Amino acid sequence: MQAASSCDLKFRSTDPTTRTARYSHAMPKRVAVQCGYRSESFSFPNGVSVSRADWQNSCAILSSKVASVEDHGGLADKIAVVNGHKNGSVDLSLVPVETTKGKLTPVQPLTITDLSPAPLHGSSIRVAYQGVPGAYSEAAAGKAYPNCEAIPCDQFDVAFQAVELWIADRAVLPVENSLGGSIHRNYDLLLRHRLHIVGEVQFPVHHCLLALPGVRKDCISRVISHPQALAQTEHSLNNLTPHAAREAFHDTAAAAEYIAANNLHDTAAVASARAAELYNLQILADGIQDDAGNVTRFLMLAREPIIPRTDRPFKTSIVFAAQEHKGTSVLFKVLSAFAFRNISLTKIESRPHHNRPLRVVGDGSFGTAKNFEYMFYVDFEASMAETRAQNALSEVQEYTSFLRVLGSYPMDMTPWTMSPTVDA
Ligand SMILES: O=C(O)C(=O)C[C@]1(C(=O)O)C=C[C@@H](O)C=C1
Repeated sequence: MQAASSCDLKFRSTDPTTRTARYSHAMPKRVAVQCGYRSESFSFPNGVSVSRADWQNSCAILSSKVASVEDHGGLADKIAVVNGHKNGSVDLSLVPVETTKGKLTPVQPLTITDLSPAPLHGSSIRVAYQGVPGAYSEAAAGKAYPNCEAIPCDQFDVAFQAVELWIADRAVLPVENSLGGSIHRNYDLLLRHRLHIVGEVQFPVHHCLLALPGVRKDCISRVISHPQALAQTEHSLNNLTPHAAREAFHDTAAAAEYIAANNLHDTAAVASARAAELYNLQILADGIQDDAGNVTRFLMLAREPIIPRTDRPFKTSIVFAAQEHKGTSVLFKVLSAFAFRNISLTKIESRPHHNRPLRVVGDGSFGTAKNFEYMFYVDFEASMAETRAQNALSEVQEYTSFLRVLGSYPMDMTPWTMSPTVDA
């Protein structure tokens, strides 16, 4: 694995006034303490079932390694070790541990709670997000992991790498918005990287139009923001600033920060009320999202999967490519594998198959037709701990040349809240 010092990640400070590489932590030396519980051993063998034996075995190894932690620091340290931090008081090589009185320390196996993506009260989990402070992604990270240390990253890819390189423990990244649709880049990155989906967060997005103090709406000739935010406020902007040009920016809060940093009197940003506060801008209009139910769905990503359960509603996300010679009905067959088992699909997305973008068809008598090849991403409402989900995936495997379970995770069941709009 690459050391953090040799990578060219660009992290941003949470303090907007000091944009230094505050998050260039040295890579913990003993990444291998991950305990043999490697994602490969826990991913669903032949794509369908969880190897419980492997899991228990791994826990036993890990628990013997963390036994020493119990002596010194308790749960926070234990979790730090699980997360790969080299804690001053912890010597991870002691297996098993002998105390000064010559007695062996009893082994404390990890519990599900220790490994759950839910934050432990008072612990500060490091969560990578794309954007700068004041971005909706930062707020979503806070909703997913209250009290977390949010780590701003300048690109989605950097957030993935931050977790892979142990600079962050989790990443929280947007995948779709109720108005703007899918954030395709993150679908592609899910496939390129090996992180696991361990949860989802649905975040109501409430947009404001921000400008420097004293600037009037009729002075605005340009509105800048994240393309998704511009798409989510299209109609409101037509009314509020009909003649202003719209320009895409990395993220909503960066747009607000840019206006403040450059003292731009002719430019407004679509961003959050928190961004207005952080960058000393005034709110020209509040609640300018075109729909009161404007919600962005974020995925919580981790280096290791969680154990799927059946005691609460779970969702599972998979990605697959159809087998080349299985004919045109593959997608139908795959979808019926779920339908016959009464498993509801919540999302289907297709992306170009980067290794095999085109399939040439026909016998040449009328020329050659070129069909596009796709990777299909499907979310379904079932846990991989359920037999019906395992059977459905066994069947799906028959029609696919590639199948990967991206994660089986608890559904976000928080009560629905509407964001009041300008017209409301
Ligand atoms: O720009 C931000 O504030 C973000 O967090 C990004 C993002 C996105 O990528 O969709 C997140 C939520 C909103 O839908 C608008 C923008």
